[in-house]
Amino acid sequence: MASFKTPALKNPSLSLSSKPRLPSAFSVSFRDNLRFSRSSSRPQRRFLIITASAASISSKPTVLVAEKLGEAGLTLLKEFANVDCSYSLSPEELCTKISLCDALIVRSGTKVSREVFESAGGRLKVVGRAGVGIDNVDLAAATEHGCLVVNAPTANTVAAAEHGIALLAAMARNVAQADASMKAGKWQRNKYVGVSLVGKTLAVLGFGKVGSEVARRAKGLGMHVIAHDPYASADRARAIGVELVNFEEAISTADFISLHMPLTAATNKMLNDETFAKMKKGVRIVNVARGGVIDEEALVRALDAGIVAQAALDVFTEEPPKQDSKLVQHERVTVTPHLGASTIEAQEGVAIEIAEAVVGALKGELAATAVNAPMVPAEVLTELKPYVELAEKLGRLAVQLVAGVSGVKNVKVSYASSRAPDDLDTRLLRAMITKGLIEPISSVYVNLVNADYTAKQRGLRITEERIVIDGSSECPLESIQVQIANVESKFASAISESGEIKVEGQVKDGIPHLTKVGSFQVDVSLEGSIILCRQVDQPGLIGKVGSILGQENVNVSFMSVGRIAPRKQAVMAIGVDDQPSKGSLQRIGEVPAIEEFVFLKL
Ligand SMILES: NC(=O)c1ccc[n+]([C@@H]2O[C@H](COP(=O)([O-])OP(=O)(O)OC[C@H]3O[C@@H](n4cnc5c(N)ncnc54)[C@H](O)[C@@H]3O)[C@@H](O)[C@H]2O)c1
Ligand SMILES: O=C(O)[C@H](O)COP(=O)(O)O
Repeated sequence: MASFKTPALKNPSLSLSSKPRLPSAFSVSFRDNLRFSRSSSRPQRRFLIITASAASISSKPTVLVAEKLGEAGLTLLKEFANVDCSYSLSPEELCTKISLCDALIVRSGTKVSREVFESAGGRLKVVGRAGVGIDNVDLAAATEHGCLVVNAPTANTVAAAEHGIALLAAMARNVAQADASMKAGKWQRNKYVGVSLVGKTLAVLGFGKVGSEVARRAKGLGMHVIAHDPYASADRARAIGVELVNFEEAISTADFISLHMPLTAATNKMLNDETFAKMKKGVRIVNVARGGVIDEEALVRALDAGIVAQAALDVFTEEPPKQDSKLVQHERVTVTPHLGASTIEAQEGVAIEIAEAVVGALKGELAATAVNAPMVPAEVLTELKPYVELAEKLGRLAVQLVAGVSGVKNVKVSYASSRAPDDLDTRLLRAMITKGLIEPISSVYVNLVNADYTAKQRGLRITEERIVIDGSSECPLESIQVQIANVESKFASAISESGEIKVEGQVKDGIPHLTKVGSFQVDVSLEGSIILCRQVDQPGLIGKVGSILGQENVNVSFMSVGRIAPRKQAVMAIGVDDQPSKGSLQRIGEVPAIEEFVFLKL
């Protein structure tokens, strides 16, 4: 294989979600000058031109901040985007505004419903939840619309835990009730005798970030702490002196129960008539998680029946709850208006955390706090970055080689790596191959978020194979190969011996390279665009093609020839920085030794 390289090119930046959604990102036109038949021994000439439509990219994205956000976060956002702070929008007003926004930031008070995504007309790229709970965002609708949802999972943990402890102590000592009584002019020392915390059993349900911080603090108050969490590690619990128990044991032995799980279909109304009946008589309940995890009517019944002695609630099924809510008005219930995350420190932290995540996502960076896209640790992301780019470009190339692209149904991806099969997370790579495969042939905007969903919708089946090779496991991958089965090709030489379109690539010095087309080895960096020619290997051909491109001032970045044997069939891969005119491509096609060629836009 002969190859030579022209001066260095810049490495195109990784862009997963920053590409503005255009009505049609690519217009694809196929031009045949002669028909190609796979059964014929000598493929006839044919070429393909793919042109990019002009992208109207507005200079600054618009971020709609729909609920109060800390100043530090707003400052960060304003450095990058036009920021529209419109609080207390009605659902209709939100739907009207959203089509003008690239990002939306909310707290728990805004429902980001399916209608919001549908009203966005494809412009909304990211929803930032300035906090933890994402139960107010329709994640399925976000995913279907290719909209990334990010949250701020860590900055309010301590605030929520402190509020949980504040409610626990206030409830046990009737602080709120006694305060109200004094303000009403009374002095009722006997009425407000409380209970002690020390030595009592606290069951923490949901031993995640907030739950474990509550547990740690409760231990400091001298409580015996048990926890139930089907997904928590016993070692982590043991490290802070907490015993993990099953749900039944937790609720039946606790003097106090503190709730810290997310609201999901499985946790909805987890505390109900049946579970209250299993609790110790006189149990006290704290909820700073989500109102929906308690059946509120059942709680009123349990309070009235004396099963639950007291409750302290920061969150409610409906927020704000109705003014005449029996629960809120109950004498033995202490309430706060969803204040768990509301400290000055937490709100500044959350604002910064979410602003950074939203700006990063708008720039097309991979989001570490994405909740509807593959979560890949930051160090893995850094390592995979050039392979992510390679994956997308191989997908893009492979699909452009297909004749009659609607027939693409079965794609096989092979990853050759010296690492153990479970030591390589390929979800990100698969998503990017899907993006590469789908975007050039449809108006659908594909990103990491909706790649799997979109592939499924289109009936595209992507199977993955790991090939373990010998060698150093320092680099995660040796090569990626994309094969499309049961299709014909615009470029016959791209069909492998086994009958699939096959392209293979590697990362060299951090830059993705195309290294194989069909059965031919090539070596061309995947930058700019590529012309693939099949010819009979002979002297002077490179010069002829180079001079046609040169006459039009098209810069050749890379050229390589892979051949079966000297002066036999060869495939020449030419990397070009600029798009040659149709006339130049036609002249290349007319060079007598060239049997077929294709122009591929990356
Ligand atoms: N009141 C507030 O202002 C406030 C502030 C922060 C967080 N929150 C809420 O607190 C909750 C916890 O937040 P976090 O940051 O600790 O989240 P987290 O994801 O770190 O922890 C949640 C834990 O719940 C566990 N869990 C899931 N299903 C469970 C089940 N059926 N039974 C028991 N445990 C289960 C998970 O395994 C996880 O460990 C969330 O609902 C969040 O929205 C409220
Ligand atoms: O899930 C959360 O982060 C808390 O419930 C805080 O919600 P908020 O941002 O509406 O205060």
